[in-house]
Amino acid sequence: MKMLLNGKKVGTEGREEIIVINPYTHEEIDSVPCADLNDIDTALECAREGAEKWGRVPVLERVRILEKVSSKIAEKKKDIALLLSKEAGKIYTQAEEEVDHAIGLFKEYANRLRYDYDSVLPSNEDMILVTREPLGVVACILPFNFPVELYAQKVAPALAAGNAIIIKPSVETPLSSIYLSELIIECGVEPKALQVITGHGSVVGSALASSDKIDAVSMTGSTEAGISIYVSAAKNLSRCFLELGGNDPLIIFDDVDLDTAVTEAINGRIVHAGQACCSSKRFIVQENIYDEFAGRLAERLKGMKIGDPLDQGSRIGPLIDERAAQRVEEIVDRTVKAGAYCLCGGRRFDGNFFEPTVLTGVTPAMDIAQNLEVFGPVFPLIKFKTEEQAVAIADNCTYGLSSGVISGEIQRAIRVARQLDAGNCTINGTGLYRTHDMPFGGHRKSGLGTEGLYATLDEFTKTKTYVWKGAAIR
Ligand SMILES: NC(=O)c1ccc[n+]([C@@H]2O[C@H](COP(=O)([O-])OP(=O)(O)OC[C@H]3O[C@@H](n4cnc5c(N)ncnc54)[C@H](O)[C@@H]3O)[C@@H](O)[C@H]2O)c1
Ligand SMILES: O=C[C@H](O)CS(=O)(=O)O
Repeated sequence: MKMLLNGKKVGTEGREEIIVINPYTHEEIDSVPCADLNDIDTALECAREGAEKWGRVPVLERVRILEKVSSKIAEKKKDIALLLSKEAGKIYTQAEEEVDHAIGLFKEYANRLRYDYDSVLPSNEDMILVTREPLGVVACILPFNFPVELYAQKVAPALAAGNAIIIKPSVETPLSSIYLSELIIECGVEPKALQVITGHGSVVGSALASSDKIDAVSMTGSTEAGISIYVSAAKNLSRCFLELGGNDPLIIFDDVDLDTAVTEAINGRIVHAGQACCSSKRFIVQENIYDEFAGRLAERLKGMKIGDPLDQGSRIGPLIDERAAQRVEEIVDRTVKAGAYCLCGGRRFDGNFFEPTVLTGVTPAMDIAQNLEVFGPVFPLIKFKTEEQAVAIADNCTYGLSSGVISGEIQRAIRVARQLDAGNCTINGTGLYRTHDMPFGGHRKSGLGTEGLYATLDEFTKTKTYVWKGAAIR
């Protein structure tokens, strides 16, 4: 596919080519060009023009176009889900759910915009009117794992707010971003206000983040890349919204229904083969049920079908590439060498598949129990005795994305939830829980700012206050 630059489709023509591989079949499905610095300059120049044009489109016309986008995505749902499943190796039903999020988000931001009123402040003499204006140009930098939903989480509010956007998808999953952007332009968005620039983060992402022609960067990805972006953006005081990594705890007390707890743990961990930001990644289990919980969890995981993402029976697909699976393998091996026991799984196969793995005997001192995010279907089980210990283990982490507490005693669950330093806490369930309107965003090194209907439209606009002297309506 070609990138979308300056209202045109631009192919490789002399540029380096990035091959997009289907993680399941290992076949080449397409390629995209690797943008060079001239391309980035062009994109930035015409984004300013795009911002002028799109920012002047009346609000109700933007609402109409966003509604049309939602319907168009719904019409193409199966095509988008198939493309996503192929480029990300994502289980097809999960890919469809992701497209549903995009359909919902465009519609809901259209609605939100329609009813997002300016305000008049109380004054005895004057009229003081507070309005919201677009920021200008927003760079949206996307990760590989949820490229459709996270595209919509950024692009829908950025367009609703009247901004021009430059999208930088990940090198692994750029196709769905291009496909969606073509659809959106067909629906009437000014082409210079919606460009997709493909290429590596270290070149394209970093050039966008450090440009003084950008007004804001909204990035989802690893904490390491997020910090680098934040440093670059700070030089121009560009706004920065960062949705970053996590090592989310799920605390399970001994007074729970074990089967329910096992189901929550599985559902919270294996989505997209364990490659979800807010999936539970540390399972902190009370000592009385520890062995029984581990045994039942391992039994359930052993029966799970791993394989073709397009096969209806598959629950777990491949990891994004071999390097990602090797990294999971190295971490599991290292944790076992450090004293943990591999109760099930532990094996990489066919290059980039990894078996669902339960590690028992994981101690709070191990890096997997603290700041090491594992992006794969791995369940490290850490034992605790008292409520205080559980909280201390959970909070001994530099991340703070999401969290979960499962307990039969609701007051205890609430008490624990209040102490966990994380952007979200699910009581009686896994932290992998996100609705469109809840503010989603991490504490500490898991990010800056919050995403969702509740917050993003405000984040992607700036206030302007008009004072009309002597015009108070009495
Ligand atoms: N908090 C959230 O909502 C959320 C959601 C999804 C993924 N994530 C996190 O993302 C990570 C996995 O995704 P990934 O491997 O694609 O992340 P990544 O950080 O490698 O890449 C994310 C994006 O940033 C770009 N990038 C990388 N280095 C950059 C730099 N120096 N300057 C500018 N851009 C740069 C990449 O090209 C890519 O487009 C995990 O840590 C996961 O937890 C967080
Ligand atoms: O990867 C992180 C998130 O779990 C994906 S999403 O924000 O829920 O789509």
